Amino acid sequence: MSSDTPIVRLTDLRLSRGGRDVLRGIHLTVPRGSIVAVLGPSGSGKSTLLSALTGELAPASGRVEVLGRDVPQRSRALLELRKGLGVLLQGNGLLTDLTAAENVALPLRAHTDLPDAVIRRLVLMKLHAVGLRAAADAYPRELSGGMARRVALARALALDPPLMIYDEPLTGLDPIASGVVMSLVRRLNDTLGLTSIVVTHHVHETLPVADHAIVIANGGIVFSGTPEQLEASADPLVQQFLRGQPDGPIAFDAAPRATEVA
Ligand SMILES: Nc1ncnc2c1ncn2[C@@H]1O[C@H](COP(=O)(O)OP(=O)(O)OP(=O)(O)O)[C@@H](O)[C@H]1O
Repeated sequence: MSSDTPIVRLTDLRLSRGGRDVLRGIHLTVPRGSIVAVLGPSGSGKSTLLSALTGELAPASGRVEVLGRDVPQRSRALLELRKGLGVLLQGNGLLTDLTAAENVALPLRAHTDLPDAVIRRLVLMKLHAVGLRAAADAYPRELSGGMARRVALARALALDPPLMIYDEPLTGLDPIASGVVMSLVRRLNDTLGLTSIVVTHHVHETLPVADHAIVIANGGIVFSGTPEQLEASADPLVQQFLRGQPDGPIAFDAAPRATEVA
């Protein structure tokens, strides 16, 4: 992958769930080194878009390229691609009977043959990167919500992925912890040379650290630009979303899930 190949490129993408189109006509290019915020009201299709990036959901039509190649549908090739993705899912997903260090070691144990001493050193480096080296031997129940989220972040970084994907990284965190997590996202992005995609409805906490923002609503991308352009946008749809107004051009009567297929 050459250095100007975008880390993610979506071309005329259509995604369906339960036999219904959730998103269509999606075009997006994520340049290397950037932080892109994917914003939108609940049920607009943000998680659906992420599932296409991680290969969980095949496109109904169009193209999904991640790390310079089409997202494969065969499980072996997909597994290989996923090693290059650091994914922080909603909630922390930490195993409660393992310490912070043991949680961070999990991907290293699963995907490498490194000796224990090397794994321990790498784990301490990752915990140091999120400011939690001193909490290595603590159990998740001994950590605050914000600290636990940072341990999960260290685990997502364990294999040095070039692309980080955050799905609602601020859910359940107070404003101070949210600020800490978002500035960490920016710092890690810049110091480790990552590219980050942050899916969230926490607009005001996320925009200050983002280089680019897209807003998804009504089945497509209704805004794409810098955070400054977003805040200055006079588009009634964008305005409704930014102000969290229930009435306006964004439909809140989306059809309920017909069938659970996930
Ligand atoms: N497994 C599924 N089967 C059928 N429909 C689904 C499935 N998952 C999601 N949907 C539908 O797809 C649409 C988009 O859902 P999605 O979870 O991607 O939205 P979201 O923007 O991530 O929402 P939230 O912010 O609430 O997480 C919704 O209408 C939802 O009901």
